[in-house]
Amino acid sequence: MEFDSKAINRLKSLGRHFPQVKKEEESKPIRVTVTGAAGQIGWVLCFMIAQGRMFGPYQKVILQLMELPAAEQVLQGLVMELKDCAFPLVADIKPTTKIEEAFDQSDVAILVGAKPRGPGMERKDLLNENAKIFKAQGEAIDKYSKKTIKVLVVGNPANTNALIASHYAPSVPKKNFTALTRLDQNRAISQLSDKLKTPVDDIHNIIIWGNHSLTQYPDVNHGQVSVGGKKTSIREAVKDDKYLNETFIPKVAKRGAEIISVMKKSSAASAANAACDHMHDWWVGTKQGEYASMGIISDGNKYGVAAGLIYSFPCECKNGEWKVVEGLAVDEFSKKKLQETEKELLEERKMALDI
Ligand SMILES: NC(=O)c1ccc[n+]([C@@H]2O[C@H](COP(=O)([O-])OP(=O)(O)OC[C@H]3O[C@@H](n4cnc5c(N)ncnc54)[C@H](O)[C@@H]3O)[C@@H](O)[C@H]2O)c1
Ligand SMILES: O=C(O)C[C@H](O)C(=O)O
Repeated sequence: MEFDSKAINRLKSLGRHFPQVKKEEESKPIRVTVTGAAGQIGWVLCFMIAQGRMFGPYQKVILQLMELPAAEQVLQGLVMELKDCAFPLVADIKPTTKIEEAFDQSDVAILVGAKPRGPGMERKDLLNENAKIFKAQGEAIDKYSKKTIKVLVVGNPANTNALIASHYAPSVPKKNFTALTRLDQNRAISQLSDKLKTPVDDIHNIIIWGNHSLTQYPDVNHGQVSVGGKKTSIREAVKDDKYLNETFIPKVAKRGAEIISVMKKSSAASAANAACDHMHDWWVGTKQGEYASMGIISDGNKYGVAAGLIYSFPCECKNGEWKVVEGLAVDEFSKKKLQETEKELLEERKMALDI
């Protein structure tokens, strides 16, 4: 068995874990679709994938990059730049404006292409315009992609768009459709790291429940911080419940809007980074004992959440499959929060059905 420890160490130094894998096992390229590739998130994301940030240091990729005809020239420029990087992991690049080519035999699809919100909007205000994109892409996945495809929806409102795509791809298991809430988890960790003056990788198991929206619930009750090799609960370490309940939660939930008000456009690099984290953990596996927040299909048997919603739960991943972490205690405050975000997702589902 041959390992390339240099490649693994390089990626480990970026704070990611990559189990040692046999080189030959990962030598066959996988087909990765990125929609909206020439947009602000898509652009950054393509370089991250090409560098191995999503699938690890050996996994070769065929990038199937989709754009609207209006962005075809920018897409052409993106391909030129990707080529000029001479990335060893990129086996081929297929730019296209045709949906059947974009989703042809895809192993993975990152659905970014959608309209972003502007100042003063909520993400669900985008449903009217974006729902049709995810209907068409769900149908294309059903028709052209592998049945084992792993789908990550980034375009907002991400949870409900994932539900729409899945609905229109009945031949693909519902567990294969997920939505991005990892950006919220990363934001939460970063806030706590600032508060505790602790490195981010000393903070563990912060959970995002529910919708990628204002009603999301960033939950610290199962989180810990490692200090000198000893794990302490976040509440004990912060010693300020008022801050945790009244400042931290809205700070995380409103971070997207805060970025928009400062930059006049929505987050891009941090969203691409979170998409890599999400798919990386799903593909490679979560670290032992670490939770990853993922918007996944609710089966109606976990934490009282209605069946059939794409709801963010704490997950552990192994062998390419996610599993909801079960048995976590939910106090009255948390229960209310879980229900509030569930209610919004039920409303969004109704809006989507009406559309
Ligand atoms: N879930 C999250 O955490 C998260 C974070 C940030 C942004 N977002 C969302 O991601 C989406 C993209 O954001 P952005 O900043 O990259 O926007 P952007 O406008 O910069 O890029 C979107 C790109 O998608 C393309 N596009 C639109 N419809 C398409 C279609 N049907 N097929 C293929 N391409 C299509 C556009 O031509 C454009 O290039 C938005 O909906 C935004 O709200 C989600
Ligand atoms: O806030 C937005 O509209 C973009 C994205 O969902 C974010 O959280 O940054």
